[in-house]
Amino acid sequence: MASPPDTSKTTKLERYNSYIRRINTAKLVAASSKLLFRATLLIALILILFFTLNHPSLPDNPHHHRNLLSGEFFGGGAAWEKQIRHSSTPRRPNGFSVLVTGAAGFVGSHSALALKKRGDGVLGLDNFNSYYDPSLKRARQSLLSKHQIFIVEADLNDRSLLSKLFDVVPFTHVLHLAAQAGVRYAMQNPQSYVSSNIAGFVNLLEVSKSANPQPSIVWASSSSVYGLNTQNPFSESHRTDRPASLYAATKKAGEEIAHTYNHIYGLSITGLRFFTVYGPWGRPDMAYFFFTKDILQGKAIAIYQTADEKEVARDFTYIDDVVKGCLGALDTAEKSTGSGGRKRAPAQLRVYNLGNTSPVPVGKLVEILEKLLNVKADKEVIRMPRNGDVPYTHANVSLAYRDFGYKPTTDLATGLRKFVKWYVGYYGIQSSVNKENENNGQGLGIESS
Ligand SMILES: O=C(O)[C@H]1O[C@H](OP(=O)(O)OP(=O)(O)OC[C@H]2O[C@@H](n3ccc(=O)[nH]c3=O)[C@H](O)[C@@H]2O)[C@H](O)[C@@H](O)[C@H]1O
Repeated sequence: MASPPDTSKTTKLERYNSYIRRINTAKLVAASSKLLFRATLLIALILILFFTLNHPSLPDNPHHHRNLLSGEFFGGGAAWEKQIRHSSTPRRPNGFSVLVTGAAGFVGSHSALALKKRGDGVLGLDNFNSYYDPSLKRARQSLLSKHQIFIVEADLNDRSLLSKLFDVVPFTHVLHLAAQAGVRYAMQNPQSYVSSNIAGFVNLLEVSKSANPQPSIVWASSSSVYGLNTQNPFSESHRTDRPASLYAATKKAGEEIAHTYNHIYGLSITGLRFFTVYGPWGRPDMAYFFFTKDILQGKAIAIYQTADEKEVARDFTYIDDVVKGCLGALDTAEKSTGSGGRKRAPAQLRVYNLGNTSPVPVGKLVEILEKLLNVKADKEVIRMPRNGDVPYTHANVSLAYRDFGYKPTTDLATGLRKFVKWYVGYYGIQSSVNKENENNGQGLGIESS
C-alpha cells in the first residue's frame, strides 16, 4: 500500500507564505494611512490658505477684496457692498447714479463733489498711482469722504472688480476721467499711456456694454488731439489725425474706440476735449502748478518759445467751467440703446471742446503768478524741446454752448488767484497779505516758508 504523501513541508511553506502576506498587508495599510494622513493635512493647509487670502468680508479695508492667489475679484462682503450702494444712491428725484473714474484726480474730485452736492449718487474709482504725489490724491479722497463719496481703490484694467461694481449698482452714467495724463511724460513712460488710456478704456467699455442697464458714458479726451492742426480756433470738425505726442495719440485712439463701442453695442458716449485745465487741487505736473512752487522756492523756470521765436500759448480753462461742462454733458447724454451686450437702436455719439476761448502766452501766465506771489521769477526763455508739446491751443466751444449751454466765465488772472490762495493754504506757506496789492486786487504777498 502506498504511503500518504508527506505534506508537512508544503503546509509549513503555506503557513510561512500566509505569515509574510499578513505582514505585507499590515505594512501596506500602515503606509496607506500615513499617505492619507499627509494628503489630508496638505489639503487642509491649502484650504486654510485659500480662505485666509479670500476672506470675503473685511469691509473696512478696501484692499481686501481680491483673491491674492489669482488676482480675481471675489466680492468685498456685505458691508463693503452697502458702502458702495450708499455712495451711489441719488438723493434727488430722478437723480443719477454715477461711477466717476479717476475720482481722486483733479477734475474727478471736483466733478464728484459737484454731482454729490446737487443730489446725484457718486461712486469713485481710482488706483492712486504715483505719477504725482499720491498724498494729494489721498487729501482729495478725504474731502470726498466727508461728503459721503466712497472711492474704490482699483485699476481700470481689473475686469472682475469693475463687473462686480456694475452687479452691485445699476449705474445710469459713467464719468470716465481716469487716465495717464501729461504730454511730456509720454516720452519717459509710453507704456503707462497704453495701459490706462487704451487698455483701461477698452476694459471699462467692455464691462459697460455688458451691464444691464448699460450706462451712458462721458469721458475725458483732450485738446491735444488737434496736434499739428493749424486752423484756428480749433473746432470739432477740424483734422485730428496728426497727434504730436503719444498722449495725444492715445486720446485720439480713445475717440475711435468710442465710435466702435457706440456702433456695435449701442453705448451712448460723449468725449470732452479738455483745454489745459487748471485751478485749486490741481495737478503738480502741470506748468502753472510747478511754476508756482519753483517761483516760491527761488528756482529757475523755463518758458518755452517756438522755433520761429513765437510765444507758446494755451487756452487755459478754469476747473469750475470744466466741471459745468462735464455736468452739462451728463445731463444731455441720451440713454444707451443696448442690453445684454446687444445694440437695439442707434445711440448717441458726441465730442465737444471744453476750452476758455481765449489763449494766453505762457510768459503772461508767469507774469500773473509773479504779481499774485509778489515774487520775481527767475525766468529763462528757451526753445521748446521736441517733447510732444504743440505751440498753441484755442477752443471754439460753440457746439458745447449750443447743446448744453457751456460758457466759460473765469479769466486766467481770476482763476490763478483762486489757485494761489488754495496753494498757500494747502501747503501751509506763510502769507502776509500785502494790503496794497490786495486792495488793488493784485497780489497775495506770499512769503515762502
Ligand atoms: O489740454 C490738454 O489736453 C492737455 O493739457 C495739459 O497739457 P499742457 O497744455 O501741455 O499743459 P502744461 O503741461 O501745464 O503746459 C502749459 C504750457 O506751458 C508750457 N511749458 C511747460 C513746461 C515748461 O517747463 N515750460 C513751459 O513753457 C507748455 O509748452 C504749455 O504751452 C495737460 O497736462 C494734459 O494732460 C492735457 O490734458
